Amino acid sequence: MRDSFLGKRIRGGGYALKGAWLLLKNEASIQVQFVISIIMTIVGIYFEITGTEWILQLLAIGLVMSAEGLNSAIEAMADFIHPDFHSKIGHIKDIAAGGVCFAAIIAFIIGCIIYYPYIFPGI
Ligand SMILES: Nc1ncnc2c1ncn2[C@@H]1O[C@H](COP(=O)(O)OP(=O)(O)OP(=O)(O)O)[C@@H](O)[C@H]1O
Repeated sequence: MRDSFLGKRIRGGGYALKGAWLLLKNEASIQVQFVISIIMTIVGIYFEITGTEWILQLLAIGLVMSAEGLNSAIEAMADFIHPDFHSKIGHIKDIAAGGVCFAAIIAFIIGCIIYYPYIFPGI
């Protein structure tokens, strides 16, 4: 069972859950995004947003959390491979952070589209 296809997939899922827990426990950027996600969930419950809006909000949260997680992994790998200051490492970290920036801008726009009619009804 341990080395079977299913056993390997289950073990892989376990490593992934461990990674998600490590991100939440150790990475400040993920902790900030997690708190924002909880706040936005409370705001969604407060305004009783629709099912479609929940789906869009959850996708936006997932997009940003995933991008932040991958960015943290790239940062950790860059620091491991080359702990000293190097312009290439700086470039790699900058473009990884740029990926998060795209996700965050899109999530912000989705949030504005969802909540504008609730906050400013009739405008
Ligand atoms: N080893 C390095 N060589 C060159 N530039 C670096 C290096 N480490 C970081 N930088 C520059 O500093 C920026 C921020 O780096 P990094 O995200 O690792 O630090 P941080 O903001 O303190 O993040 P964290 O708190 O998550 O560790 C990078 O985008 C890059 O421009």
